[in-house]
Amino acid sequence: MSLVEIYDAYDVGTVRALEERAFDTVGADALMQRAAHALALAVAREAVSLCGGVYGSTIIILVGPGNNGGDALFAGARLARRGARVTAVRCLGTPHARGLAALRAAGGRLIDLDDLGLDPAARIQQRPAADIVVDGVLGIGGRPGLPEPVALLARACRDWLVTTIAVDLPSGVAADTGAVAGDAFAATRTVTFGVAKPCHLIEPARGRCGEIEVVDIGLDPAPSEDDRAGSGSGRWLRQVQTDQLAAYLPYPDAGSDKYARGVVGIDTGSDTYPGAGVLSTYGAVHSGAGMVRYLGADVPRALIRERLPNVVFSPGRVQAHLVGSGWGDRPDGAAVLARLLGDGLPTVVDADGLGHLPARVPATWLLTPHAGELARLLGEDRSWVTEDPVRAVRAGVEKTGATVLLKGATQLVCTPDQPWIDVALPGPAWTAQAGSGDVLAGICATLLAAGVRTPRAAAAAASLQAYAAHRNPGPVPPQRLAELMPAAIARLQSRRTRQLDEIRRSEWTG
Ligand SMILES: NC(=O)C1=CN([C@@H]2O[C@H](COP(=O)(O)OP(=O)(O)OC[C@H]3O[C@@H](n4cnc5c(N)ncnc54)[C@H](OP(=O)(O)O)[C@@H]3O)[C@@H](O)[C@H]2O)[C@@H](O)CC1
Ligand SMILES: Nc1ncnc2c1ncn2[C@@H]1O[C@H](COP(=O)(O)OP(=O)(O)O)[C@@H](O)[C@H]1O
Ligand SMILES: [K+]
Repeated sequence: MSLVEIYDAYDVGTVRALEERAFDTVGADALMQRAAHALALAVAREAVSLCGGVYGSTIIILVGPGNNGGDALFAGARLARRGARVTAVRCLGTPHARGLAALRAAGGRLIDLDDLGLDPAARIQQRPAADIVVDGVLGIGGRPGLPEPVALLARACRDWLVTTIAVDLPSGVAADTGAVAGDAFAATRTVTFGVAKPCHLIEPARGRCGEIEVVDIGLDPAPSEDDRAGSGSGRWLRQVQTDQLAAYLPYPDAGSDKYARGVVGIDTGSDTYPGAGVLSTYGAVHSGAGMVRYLGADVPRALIRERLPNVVFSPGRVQAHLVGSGWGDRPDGAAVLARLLGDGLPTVVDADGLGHLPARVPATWLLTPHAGELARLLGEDRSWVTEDPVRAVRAGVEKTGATVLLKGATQLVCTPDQPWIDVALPGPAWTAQAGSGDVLAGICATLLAAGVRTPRAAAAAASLQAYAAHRNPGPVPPQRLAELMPAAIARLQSRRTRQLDEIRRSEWTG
């Protein structure tokens, strides 16, 4: 059994299709035993680090009515055989019969949730008396939200920072959307089986998963088109990895000049909101544009002239446009966008520009809304976007024809005719500040001007900003973070050089 790097995630329907195929070849029991084995190993590792060993450790197994509880009970049996004191707690419905029999045969016992003595009226609950809690209440068959008093127990574990290992996913989160309605468990570690699910990549559920381990239990890790189609929603998410980011960025070579590296034309900011013009230009300049032409309003123009002497202010040829950030209420917005449409160049439309879009635009155009802006574009409430961001970003693409980068804690890139959705590297929450989006729009435009394909440019730009922010933690203002981008790019370039050296070496050695 090997660990696989978290990379692709599929919806529950697709996972069920994979499961069916594996049942036919390996059998349902074998799958559950493999899951239980991997889970027991993860709990044992935690017991070794917390208690010095499995023997004598106190483990509570929370069980619901389904196979998620079955996995947890069989894992509990394995741990009990190694000398752990294992108590299963019946949280919902009737526990998996064979799992419970195995646990009892190994010396474990079952109690009811009521026996834990949680008091709904108490402001502070007692600490659940365990070194480790295993959350096997609900898995991929779970509906989001937890009934009380399971929710009370989830809060108690969270408040007391009890080491919690989630089986497949933290109970209470929505597997397919990443939404967390009401209470959910907050795991220290999540052990998931075969492939990751959307909740492992999308906030706020992602933040409830802790460290994520995807263990190979014999499911096909690459679902076919039929597997995906059968699920109805066919969600396929691909998490950008740092190595990919390093490979996606454009690096100049000896043959490069400023034009070959790409000229960005920027019309952002306004006399009312000049900062957006300055920040998007900072983003473009510091992510490696060959040249930046700023073509926006007078006040931002004067500020940029003072701060960035390398920016030019005359119209001329460009390889990509950036418009919209900080426009405010711009009367000629629609005319500007209509003119750019005629140019046929890749174009980033951010913020206020999104209110002036032509009915259809090409997929080389990149829209960069946050949740509120996407909601407005779609005529929906903001909550419609946040409760299912994958559905929303797809709707944005369908409505406009463009590539859409939905910004926020999880940044999703969706483009027409590509079955998966890219998930950018996640950034630290410090990046959630006014101006981050402006800088990001500038980075997107630079990558487009360098000739990077639109969806890849969007995923790389968002990932690059997150990567730079991780390397410079704390409340770094967006303009300063832009200035730290060159060092981040240099690190990624070294990483890319090492990757290429390794590829060459492995080709050389056969
Ligand atoms: N995929 C694989 O290959 C493998 C999967 N495996 C494991 O199986 C797990 C999936 O098992 P599962 O299908 O039995 O579903 P699971 O989540 O345990 O429980 C569903 C039950 O809970 C109930 N219920 C739901 N929501 C509720 C709520 N909010 N409040 C109250 N009740 C609620 C629901 O009731 P119903 O919807 O029927 O009313 C139903 O009775 C998976 O996560 C993994 O751990 C492994 O063994 C190895 C191979
Ligand atoms: N929870 C979060 N964690 C990390 N980064 C975030 C989070 N929320 C927002 N961001 C960052 O903020 C950006 C969104 O900025 P946006 O709201 O468009 O700002 P502005 O329009 O003021 O520039 C995202 O692209 C992302 O970089
Ligand atoms: K669970």
